[in-house]
Formats: sequence, C-alpha cells, structure tokens
Amino acid sequence: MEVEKMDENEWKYHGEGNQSLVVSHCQRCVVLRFLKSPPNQNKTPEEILHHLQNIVDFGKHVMKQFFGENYVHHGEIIQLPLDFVRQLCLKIQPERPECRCDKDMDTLSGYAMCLPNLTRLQPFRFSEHRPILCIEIKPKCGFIPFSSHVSQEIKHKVCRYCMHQHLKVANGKWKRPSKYCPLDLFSGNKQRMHFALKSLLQEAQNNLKIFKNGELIYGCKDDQDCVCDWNELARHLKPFFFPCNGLASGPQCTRTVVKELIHVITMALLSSTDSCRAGDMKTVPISQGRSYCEASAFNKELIRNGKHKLESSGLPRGCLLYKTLQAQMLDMLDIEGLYPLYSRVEQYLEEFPEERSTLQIDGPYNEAFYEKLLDLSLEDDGTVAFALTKVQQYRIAMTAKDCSIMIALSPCLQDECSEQRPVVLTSKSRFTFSVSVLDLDLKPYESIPHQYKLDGEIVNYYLKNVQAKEDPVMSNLFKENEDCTLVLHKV
Ligand SMILES: O=P(O)(O)O[C@@H]1[C@@H](OP(=O)(O)O)[C@H](OP(=O)(O)O)[C@H](O)[C@H](OP(=O)(O)O)[C@H]1OP(=O)(O)O
Ligand SMILES: Nc1ncnc2c1ncn2[C@@H]1O[C@H](COP(=O)(O)OP(=O)(O)OP(=O)(O)O)[C@@H](O)[C@H]1O
Repeated sequence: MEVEKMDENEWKYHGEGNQSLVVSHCQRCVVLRFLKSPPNQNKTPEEILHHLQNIVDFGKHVMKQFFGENYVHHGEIIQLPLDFVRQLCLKIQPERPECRCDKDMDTLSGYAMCLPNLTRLQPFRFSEHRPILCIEIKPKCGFIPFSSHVSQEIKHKVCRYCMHQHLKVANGKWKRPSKYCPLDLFSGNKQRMHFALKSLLQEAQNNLKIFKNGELIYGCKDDQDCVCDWNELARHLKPFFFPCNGLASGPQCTRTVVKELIHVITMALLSSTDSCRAGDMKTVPISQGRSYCEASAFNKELIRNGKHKLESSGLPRGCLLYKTLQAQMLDMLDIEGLYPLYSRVEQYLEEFPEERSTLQIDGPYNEAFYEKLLDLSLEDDGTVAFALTKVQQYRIAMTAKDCSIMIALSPCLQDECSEQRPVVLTSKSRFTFSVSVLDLDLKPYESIPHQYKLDGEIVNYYLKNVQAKEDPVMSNLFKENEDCTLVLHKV
C-alpha cells in the first residue's frame, strides 16, 4: 500500500468492538484496524506501536500454532500520515454506533494494522469477481467448567453464556434473551448445531453478522440498530442458493432459504481445512465436563418430550470449532481456581517488579512464550512458575472464548471444483468457502480480577433471579418423565 497517497475517501466505516475500530477499502480487499481508548487516556505512539506489535506477534507465533496457518491472518503494522488518519476519523464518526463512542479511535500515533478484508476475501483467486457471502459468528465459551475449584454447583450445569444472558437483559444491554447456547453449536451434532444457528438468526446480538459483498446485511450494529428481518435476508440470499430461481417468495421461501443457509454454515464449521502444530495437544477429554447445558432451550425441549439424553457427536479434530474449543479449554481451573494463582504472581511482582519483563507478562509473544504454554500439568508445586503458566494459559483461553469465526462463501460451477478447494453443496447450488478466525488479541493480565468479579455477579444474579423461579417448573418436568419411566418398567 502506498501510504503517501492515502485518501480518506477511498475508505469507509466497517465495524468496531470494544478495543478496535475497522475501516475497509472501497475497492481493494483490505481493512485497517485502529486501536481505541477512552477519551483523555491516549497512549503514546510508542505504546501503541508496542501494543500492535504484540498483537501481530501473538497471532503469528502463538495463535497460528493453536488454530493453524490458514485460519489466522495476523496482518502487519502500517504507519499512516497523521493527516489522513484525522480526516478518516472525522469522516467515519457519524457512522459509529452510539454505544461504542465511549472510546475514541487512535488518531495520534498514525499506526494501524493492515489485514485482509475477511468479509470480501475470495476463498480462491479464480472467482475474484463472484459475489461473496460472509457469516461472522462470535461463538463464546463452548464448555461447562469441569474444575473442582468451582464453588457453585450451578456452574457445572448451566453454561456461562446462558447465565450471562439474564444479567445482560437485566442491565439493558439487550432487549431479549437469546436461545443460542454455545454448547449446542460446539456439540458437533447437526440437529443441535442447527438449533443454535437458528437461535443466532433469531436474536443475533453481537454473536452473528452476515455480509454480502462486504456490506452488512444482517445483524446488529448496536442494540438500537439491528437489521434482523428474515424476509429481507431471504431476498438477499435467494440468488446465492437458488440461482435459477423457481422459488416463489413468501414465508415458505424464507424458511427454505434460511434452512439452506444454516446447512452451509454447519458444513463449513465442521470442515477441516487446516492442520496446526498444537494439533494433538489435548487439553482435557471433552467427556470430563458435561456436554450439554441445562438452560439450553434445545435441552429443555427434549426433556419436555421425555428424552433425557442429548446427543453430542463430537467435533472433527481438524475443524476450527474443535481448535477453538481446545484453546478455550486451557482454562482448566476455572477463574475460581485461577484467581489464587494470579494473586501468587501478583505478590511476587510486588516484591520483584523488575521480573515482569523476564516473566513475559506483557510480551514478547514469541516462540519461547508459546513453548511455556504447552505444560498442561495441574500439580501445583507452590511455585511462581506454575502459577504463571496457568495464568498465561487462562489468558489464551479467554482470548479463544471471545474470538470470532468468519465463513466466506462464493458460488462456483461444477467444472470449477477441484480437490484442493473445499466445496459445500446445497440443494440447488455449490460454494467454495474459507474459514478464518479474528480478534485474537491476547486478553490482558490485568483483566483477571475483573473476570473474577464478573463471574461472581453472573452466577449470583442467575441463582437469585432465574434458578429460584425456574426450579419448581423444571423439577416437575423431570418428575413427570421419571413417573413415566417407572410405569413402563415395573407394572
Ligand atoms: O466478558 P464477556 O463474556 O462479556 O465478553 C466481553 C464481550 O462481551 P460479550 O459478552 O461478548 O457481549 C465484549 O464484547 P462487546 O464489547 O460487548 O461487543 C468484549 O469483546 C470484551 O472484550 P474486551 O475486554 O473488550 O477485550 C469481552 O470481555 P472479555 O471477558 O473477553 O475480556
Ligand atoms: N480482517 C477483517 N476483515 C473484515 N472485517 C473485520 C476484520 N477484522 C475485524 N473486522 C470487523 O470489525 C469488527 C470489530 O473487530 P474486532 O472484533 O477485532 O474488534 P474488537 O474491538 O477487538 O472486538 P471486542 O469487542 O471483541 O474486543 C468485527 O466484528 C468484524 O465485523
């Protein structure tokens, strides 16, 4: 990119999260990702550069090992003319959702990350001018803690996402709770995955976005500004799934198109398109934890129908969901078991502050950092080394619990398909596709006390306001079904 010739008119607002703001190039398949910070808390250019360098290194040397070369796009740092950045910031400001304006885009350093635009990245070069559909999913934590340090039984039964939903609705972050449960998505069971994806389509929150040719066509910019109309979505998608038409519009058409969409997402998520170095690093056998969440609407429906066993087919080892789950499961002790270890590291650092850099708390995130993450031993020998390894593994796990998955799909003809290109078929069309992961910024060491506090708040809110009310209803349902089993067995 020729940085001297940067023109803000060639860029447009693309999206943002809590930490960064993204603009996309109007013609080329690239984005610029700027850091954000609260007003008047600007970092120096050196600090920004260091932060960005850490993000790139972490993607390159650590996350690529966990997720695989092809899934991770670590990007590169770019230095931009300050005038361009200021003009760009002014230009995009009106597009920004109000709820994100508590932080400002960094306009003082001139540094940003340059990445491929994953919403427009064509899975394969041959199809450069083909339309492209992209689905972004933020799946969140896909397992129930198995750690013996967990103090509240409910955490062994209901997943964090489902519990957190109630607190978020109470706090006004979202208007309605979602029926999505990450454990259904991560189950590998197509029926459960279908239910999870349908629930995401019903209540997208910040967990689902759909882009057509790089433009957001479905999902929430914020809780006030959501484009979530299934008929409208079906109108956009019909040419992708039914290119020769023959499908009249109406509710039946909408349902058919949505079903096809869910099918392609499921197939892409279960596909294995890469291998990685940490490939056979097994954090814990999935069987150790419960494979379903008691609060999942899918699970409740099964119980209502007298079935007690939720199928969990398991994920294929090479697929991105499997890799994400394995990285998430580096949180082996749960925040309750981790917090005392964090305190041990803190105490040590209070005594020996100069050791902070040797311990690589704030980087560099290099090969040596990665190697230290591979020790999965849970035997606490009382050392700072043990505590630090668990803290760093926990940070990786938190990062994997908050990352997003991008699936890019492009229609292709039968004679264009070859063995190198993964293809997914629907009833009337075929797509080449690629799967990537984004937002792999390592969670800061300093966020651990916040995690500890938030965990308590989520659980306490759930116990007080939800479980207390739901329990009699659910236990009655269990009882009814048990009665039924008794009749069949003995009489
Ligand atoms: O704690 P959670 O689970 O609510 O996750 C936060 C996300 O909220 P979500 O629940 O996905 O709506 C939150 O997402 P939103 O800003 O709410 O869209 C951030 O991703 C936050 O990350 P960071 O601390 O800014 O790096 C996330 O915080 P971390 O816990 O990952 O640090
Ligand atoms: N390389 C990319 N290509 C296309 N879109 C991108 C890319 N990177 C980010 N985005 C878009 O910008 C949004 C915000 O980016 P990102 O998730 O990295 O922000 P964040 O502030 O780090 O998020 P969080 O709130 O989770 O901390 C994403 O949800 C995605 O839609």
